[in-house]
Amino acid sequence: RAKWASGKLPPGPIALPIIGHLHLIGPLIHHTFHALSAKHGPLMHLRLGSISAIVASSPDMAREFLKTHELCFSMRAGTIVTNYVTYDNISFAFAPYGAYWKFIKKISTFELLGNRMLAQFLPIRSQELRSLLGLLHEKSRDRGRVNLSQELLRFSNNIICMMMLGIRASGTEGEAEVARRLARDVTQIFGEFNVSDFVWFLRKWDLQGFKRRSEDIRRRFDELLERIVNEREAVREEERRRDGGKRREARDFLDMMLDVIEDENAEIKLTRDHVKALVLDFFTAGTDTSAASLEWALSELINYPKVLQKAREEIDRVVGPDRLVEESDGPNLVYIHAVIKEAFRLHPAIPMITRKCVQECEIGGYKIPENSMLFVNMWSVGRNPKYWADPLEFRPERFLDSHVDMKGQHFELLPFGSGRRICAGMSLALQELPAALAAVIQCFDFEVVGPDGEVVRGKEHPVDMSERQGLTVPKATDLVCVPVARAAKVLATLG
Ligand code: HEM
Repeated sequence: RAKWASGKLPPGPIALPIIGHLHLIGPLIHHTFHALSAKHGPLMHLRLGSISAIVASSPDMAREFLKTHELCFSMRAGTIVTNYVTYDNISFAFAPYGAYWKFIKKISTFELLGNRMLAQFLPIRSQELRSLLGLLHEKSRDRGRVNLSQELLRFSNNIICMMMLGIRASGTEGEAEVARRLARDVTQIFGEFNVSDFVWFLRKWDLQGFKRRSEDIRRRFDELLERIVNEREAVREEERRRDGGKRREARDFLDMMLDVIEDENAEIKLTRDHVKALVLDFFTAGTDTSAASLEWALSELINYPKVLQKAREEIDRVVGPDRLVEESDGPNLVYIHAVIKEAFRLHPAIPMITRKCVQECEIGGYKIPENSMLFVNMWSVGRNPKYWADPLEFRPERFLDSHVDMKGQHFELLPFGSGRRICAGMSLALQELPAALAAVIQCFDFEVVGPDGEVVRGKEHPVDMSERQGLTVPKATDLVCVPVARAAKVLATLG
């Protein structure tokens, strides 16, 4: 429970006895906080049951918490569900800031998600992109419909699955398919509000069924990973026997982690549970976020045909009519990068950066109590007219002459967070997303299919932009379209 600070807490609405402000929390928590901070200011205190919550909703406040007082907020705020699902907080994202987290950060920065591995996995990303475009091409031949939300999820999950475990979705019930469903279940449950986290005397009750759901997720995940790890160990053993005891070169994350488990001199002793927790982390952190970001960016482009046109003109100018856009074109696709930034401004896949205060401090003249939860509401910052002209307009031009990047130093745009706990997959995402978005719009136009199953015509913004709740926030309704092929020569190169 929060230790109440002696000084003045930041302002906030009047609290009710026991529940505090819990009654104000709606399903889309970042919307609730956005509305409340419009009344109470960019630094706000709420009492969620017995827990203190601090909500920061301005670039200045984001800087104060994530940079100036970074070490006080170097931990993530775990919950009953995250503790359980992440094998008692031994995943990367939920591990306390300390020796274990630093060890994993080092491996992931320099090995798993480092430049060498990203280059090594480039053929996989290209292959997955081509396979997505191939499917859209196939459908376009007889005006078939495609659930783009599902296909983008499959695309990003296949990339992560190949990088982590060397598997990809082949059939409907394949292991990667099971992993994909699990990834979404995890990000959804991690972002839901469990009253038992906040009202201490409800801790032992499972009023909303969170315990049951998290047990089900952990069991399904554990079964899947046990199977995969056992198979891999058998293959490694077999290869070692064949090669006279020589260790095979690591081909993916799982190989690297199994090497660390076997290494007697490793800095940190890892167990199988560590490996499972880390795989879970990368699955969940890397699948939904990338897919949702592509889904939002594409939806905005469909809703803003002039922007789409301009993006295509750039692709046609830079890449020409004969070949598919590639990741190496990235630096020359300035407008596409502005489109990605604009999409992140309005739709940060993780709308709030959540941390926990590990040491009481003073910010903006107010006491921030130890153990309070911190929510930096980047969704709110992105829609605030104080920082952005006409914030609800999708206008990538605003980034063309701007120095703002997404790497955690410009506090008005933090889609990947900031500081030591910044997203571990940022480089991967920044390489993969612009190329994938550009390739999809280079090759296809899209006719939107509405909820009633009819092609939507004559509507100014045909794609519904409402959000689904969760730690990552995808569209509430899937983006379903009829793809219409446009770059015949490029499509012919796909085979
Ligand atoms: C568009 C794609 C992505 C977005 C928008 C995104 C966003 C974020 C954000 C906002 C955070 C929290 C940062 C903070 O607290 O300051 C985070 C953390 C993290 N992300 Fe990503 N992410 C993306 C893709 C990925 C990918 C592809 C991976 C891995 C393959 C990944 C792995 C992680 C991990 C492990 C953490 C936790 C880091 C830590 O606690 O130290 N993310 N991400």
